[in-house]
Amino acid sequence: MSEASPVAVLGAGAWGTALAIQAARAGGPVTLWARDPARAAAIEAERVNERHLPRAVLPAAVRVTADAGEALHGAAFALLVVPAQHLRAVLAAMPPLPPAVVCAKGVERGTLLLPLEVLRSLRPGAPSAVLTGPNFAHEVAAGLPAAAVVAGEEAALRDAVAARLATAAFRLYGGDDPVGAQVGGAAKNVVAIAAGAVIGAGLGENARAALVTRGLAELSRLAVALGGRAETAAGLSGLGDLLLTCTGPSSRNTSLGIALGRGETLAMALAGRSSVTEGVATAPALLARAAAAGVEMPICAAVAAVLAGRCSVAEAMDALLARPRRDE
Ligand SMILES: NC(=O)c1ccc[n+]([C@@H]2O[C@H](COP(=O)([O-])OP(=O)(O)OC[C@H]3O[C@@H](n4cnc5c(N)ncnc54)[C@H](O)[C@@H]3O)[C@@H](O)[C@H]2O)c1
Ligand SMILES: O=P(O)(O)OC[C@H](O)CO
Repeated sequence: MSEASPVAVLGAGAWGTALAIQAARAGGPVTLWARDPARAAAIEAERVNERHLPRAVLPAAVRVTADAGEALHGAAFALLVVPAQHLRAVLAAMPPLPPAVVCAKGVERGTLLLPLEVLRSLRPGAPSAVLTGPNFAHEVAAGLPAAAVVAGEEAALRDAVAARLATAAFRLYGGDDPVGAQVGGAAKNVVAIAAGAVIGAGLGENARAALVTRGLAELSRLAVALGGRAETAAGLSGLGDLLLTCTGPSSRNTSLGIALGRGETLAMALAGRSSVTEGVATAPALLARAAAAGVEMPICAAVAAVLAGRCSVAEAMDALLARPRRDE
């Protein structure tokens, strides 16, 4: 795989569009697959994804298509940038894939699988990796400095992906713990809802710092229970993404939490959103996966309870504070 190899990006949301721009900036042709033919044609003609990433212009090296076969033709690898709850359906309708890199952050409802596990359940034995970390799409698209991790068992694949996508401003680290990296990416979306909720409810920044720190402890425990490593949780995919996602309303998960904290119902908070807020579907799925692994995740449980309308943010916080005292 050379640095100028063609790359296919499947999914033309904000992150898929930003990654297509980044892959073109790094050099070489890119095809961006959008599932809606009309939208694909509009992005291709206007060179802007008005719906999901309105301020970023697509370089000439990016071709947009709704034809998956055309998008994948000759690609050295594919970036799968479809939301976690839609990954299975999109993959099921895809022709054979080249090596694939999953970029979604979540846990699938029902099966309780992480995104790479979904891919492997449909395409057993396919070379695969994950790309994750603290990355807001609009900043990566703008070429602002950022770092992420490409994690997978196959060193050759993760090195090739990192070499093909990296630029001076986009620093890619390799990692051999895709489980730990995915647990971080999925759980940070849930913890971000908690972080936003306490801010929205006026419970203060001390409360947010406590939740984010103890949220890191929760995701670290789950990563280890699922076969990952605790130090992965302290890296870009865990602590790094918590720092980015939990600190302000630029995050969709945090902004949803803020709305819930202000007293909105989930339906009110989601109304009018055209972008995905992964923590909503992931919270109960993550909790069920943790329970099956014998791991307690009280903060994620509190988020799931608030999302389900079983308690208010203040009540959830009171319940967390009333838990038996323990050592850190
Ligand atoms: N936006 C970011 O800054 C960012 C950064 C890193 C990772 N991610 C992750 O990338 C993934 C994609 O998020 P995004 O921000 O690009 O999405 P988005 O909110 O910008 O767009 C929604 C996407 O979902 C797709 N979609 C909606 N309904 C669908 C369906 N029924 N079947 C198939 N696809 C459907 C849309 O086509 C679109 O691509 C998520 O897992 C997210 O957590 C996002
Ligand atoms: O806007 P969010 O909360 O979906 O977060 C986007 C990215 O995952 C941040 O790394």
